[in-house]
Amino acid sequence: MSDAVTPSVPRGEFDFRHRPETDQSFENALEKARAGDRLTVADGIELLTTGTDRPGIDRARKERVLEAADRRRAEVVGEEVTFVANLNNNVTTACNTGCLFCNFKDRSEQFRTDYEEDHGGFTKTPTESREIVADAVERGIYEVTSVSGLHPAFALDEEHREILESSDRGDLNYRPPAEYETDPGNYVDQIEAMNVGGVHVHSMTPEEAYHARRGTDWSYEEVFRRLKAAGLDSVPGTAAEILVDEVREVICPGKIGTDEWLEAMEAAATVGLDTTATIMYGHVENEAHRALHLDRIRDLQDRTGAITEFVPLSFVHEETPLAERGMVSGGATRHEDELMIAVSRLYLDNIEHVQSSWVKYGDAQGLKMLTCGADDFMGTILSEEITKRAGGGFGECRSVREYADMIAAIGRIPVERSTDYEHRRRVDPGADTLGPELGPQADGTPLISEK
Ligand SMILES: C[S@@+](CC[C@H](N)C(=O)[O-])C[C@H]1O[C@@H](n2cnc3c(N)ncnc32)[C@H](O)[C@@H]1O
Ligand SMILES: Nc1c(NC[C@H](O)[C@H](O)[C@H](O)CO)[nH]c(=O)[nH]c1=O
Ligand SMILES: N[C@@H](Cc1ccc(O)cc1)C(=O)O
Ligand code: SF4
Repeated sequence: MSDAVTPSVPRGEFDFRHRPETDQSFENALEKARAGDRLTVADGIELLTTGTDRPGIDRARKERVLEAADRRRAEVVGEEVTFVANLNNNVTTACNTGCLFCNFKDRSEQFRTDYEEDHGGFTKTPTESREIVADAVERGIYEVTSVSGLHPAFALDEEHREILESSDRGDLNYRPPAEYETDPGNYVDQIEAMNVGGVHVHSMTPEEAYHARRGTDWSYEEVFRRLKAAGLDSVPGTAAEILVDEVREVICPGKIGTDEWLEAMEAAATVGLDTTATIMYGHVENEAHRALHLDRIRDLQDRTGAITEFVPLSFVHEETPLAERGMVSGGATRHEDELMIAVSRLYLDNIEHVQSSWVKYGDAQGLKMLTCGADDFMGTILSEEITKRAGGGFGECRSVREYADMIAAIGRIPVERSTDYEHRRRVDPGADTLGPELGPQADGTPLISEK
């Protein structure tokens, strides 16, 4: 996170059709934002760039955008800052999709029984997943978030496995579990395994759902229906990256396209699952792409009403192929991060919560984001691999005590929430001991021992 006013992304080196150019003026766009009018893509671009009439970010203008967003946040959700007691349980790092921003993945050949060298990745069996989740539920978590690599041995369920086994198509990215040192089981097995002790299971991104129906004519609705029956409660809207295909072609050519991502999210909503939505920004894209992305998310929410929160994920560049290949020289600057949060709040007039991710911004900047339009401060997560493996250094866990102290320090009200924000509990920063209370087995005991 640099402090420069000029973005560190080598804008202009990519021959994109969408450019941050508009007929709108910054002042006009800001006026509309302040009045609560629905913004257009051109308005979004003006706000994200602090005006296309001048180069770089104008600090005074930026402050006015942040102020408008902070005011909107206060009107929509008030002074409470929420967080969830949750655990991240990533099942496997095996993935051959090859996204250029990702260093979480390990090539799946290395996981085969005949591979000798150590690869540093992991796969958990359903039994192992269950033990990890059960232990965290006992410690008081409300939710388990589980996102994983697209392991070739993964099938949705036994019926799907039979289809994959009997197919002679060579393009299905499938190999039988027997070829691997560790069998991750089926998606349904993993969800059933993690559905322990009444915990909320948040899993199966649109990209994972795509993998769970490869080689079949099943709809996304069918896939999510089966997963829901196995215990899935809500769907993470990651794999969104930038929902503009000319950007996806550069950073994740192996991933599903924008329309298919939207189709999967809509299907999850149709079968009654809540979702989140994300943007991963600060790599090769420009402000026009960011604004188009927000527009697509807002349309999706108009159709579904199922999105509980929007999460801007600032690209962590250090250890990624994009950086190694010299395609980017850094991530978003601090000013871009703040504007991304603020314009998300102003643009997404139909999504109540905007999350500040301490994994991406760290504590100090994460708190600052709570005055730029964000109102949710993520979760305890207890374990983190995706950002860490990309070179991020903000750690793996925050305790209820740390949350209470940090949120109180900026004069706001700490609130433990459920995944869907329906259950909420104000946390008293003055209490002697602080632990989660909303989880099915939570009794206020600290998640991690307090000094
Ligand atoms: C690692 S994937 C795991 C789930 C699944 N394989 C998928 O792609 O949906 C989850 C998300 O992590 C985010 N991510 C991965 N690498 C990142 C990085 N270097 N910086 C920021 N976010 C990253 C991306 O938004 C990605 O969609
Ligand atoms: N649960 C949330 C996370 N968890 C961390 C992620 O699994 C991941 O490591 C990374 O964020 C992927 O880019 N992160 C959030 O930002 N928000 C959450 O709610
Ligand atoms: N809670 C958000 C954020 C998140 C981001 C990245 C993840 O890998 C997981 C979760 C979601 O579920 O979408
Ligand atoms: S982002 Fe997901 S699909 Fe892409 S390489 Fe990483 S783990 Fe695989």
